[in-house]
Amino acid sequence: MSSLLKDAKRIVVKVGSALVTNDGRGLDESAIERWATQISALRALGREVVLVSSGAVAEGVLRLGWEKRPSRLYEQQAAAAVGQMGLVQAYETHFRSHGIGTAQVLLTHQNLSDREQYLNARMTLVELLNLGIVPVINENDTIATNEIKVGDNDTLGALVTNLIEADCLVILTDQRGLYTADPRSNPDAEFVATATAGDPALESMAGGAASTLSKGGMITKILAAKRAARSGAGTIIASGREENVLVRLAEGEHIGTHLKPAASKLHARKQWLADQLRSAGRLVLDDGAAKALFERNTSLLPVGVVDVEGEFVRGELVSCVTRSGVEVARGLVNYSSADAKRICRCHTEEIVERLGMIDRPEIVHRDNMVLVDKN
Ligand SMILES: Nc1ncnc2c1ncn2[C@@H]1O[C@H](COP(=O)(O)OP(=O)(O)O)[C@@H](O)[C@H]1O
Ligand SMILES: N[C@@H](CCC(=O)OP(=O)(O)O)C(=O)O
Repeated sequence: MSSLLKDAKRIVVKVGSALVTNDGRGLDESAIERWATQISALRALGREVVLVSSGAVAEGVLRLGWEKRPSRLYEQQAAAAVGQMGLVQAYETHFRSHGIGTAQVLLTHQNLSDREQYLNARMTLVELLNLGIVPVINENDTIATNEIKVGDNDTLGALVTNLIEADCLVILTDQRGLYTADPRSNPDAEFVATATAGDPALESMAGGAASTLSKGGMITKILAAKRAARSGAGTIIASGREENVLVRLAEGEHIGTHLKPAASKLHARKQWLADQLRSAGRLVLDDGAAKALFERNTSLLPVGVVDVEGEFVRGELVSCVTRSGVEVARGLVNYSSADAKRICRCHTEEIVERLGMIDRPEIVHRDNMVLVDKN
């Protein structure tokens, strides 16, 4: 099988603490320089890349002159705050030498579970990618108490993959990939080159973290692949010590463990939509629009919408109903309720007149819509 990265346009790359630090003793500048060079090469190939990088605590521990990673949460948080400065400074410097700007994005679990913050984070990240910037993401360790923590950057990488609907998550670590058992304690363990993300057999192969520096181990990588597959993304777990690994993967070489999603991106998105119980508002359709959705599987245009109910922001889930209130479809809306109200019954060319701009001609795109079963 050729690499899952070969045709991936939008990519999330996660590098673990071991790969950006000198065995946990501060940042490895030359390693960061190599990541910046490889990711710049991916950008030159037309790929969009979001980087999830660990290393803040390790760098903070060094800068504070401490012997080892502290056990108290507030000390770890202080170390993360100090170390994050060095981490983003190093990325900014090395990407800048390739003419690429970076942006720091610090997230917590809470940001991603709150609908409005989730949508804002998504729009900001997509905008940064449009601007040619490489977002450098880490957990906001300084404010993340146990209750609101993602906890490890493998999971954070998967959440970001879902958030921006990336095509592929690449988790780079200190092992070649997944083995049938932890290779550090089982010399007979066999390498797994390809598998399906979410296969329960993988979970029993994977163990925890090897060092005090890292958080997750292999199990969080396997669970991250399962989560990434929910939005149709494949996951590659590979060694970050492999020469030019990202570029070779993008060129189609099969390096590391490739975990394929069971469903395509479009199918996964439609399944996710179908599973959502709560919609933020309703678009009332005329008969022609309702018929077009069902018979021709078209997108919904503003001209077919006669009324807008409820308050919603762009990107939220709305219900599409007939005049008599029967739900025919649900989908992610391209306009806020305020704008939707102003453009209902409008032909495409009138949208600019009403709003001063046109974002998308359709109010709900067919790829972001599921029809509700007529029975
Ligand atoms: N089945 C397995 N296959 C490969 N590595 C495993 C497995 N089970 C546990 N591990 C351990 O997971 C470690 C990688 O995870 P971790 O130390 O958290 O790295 P990172 O900092 O890159 O996230 C490996 O060094 C290895 O010892
Ligand atoms: N947010 C922490 C990283 C936590 C983490 O998941 O580490 P790792 O298992 O090495 O990816 C830091 O920057 O130190």
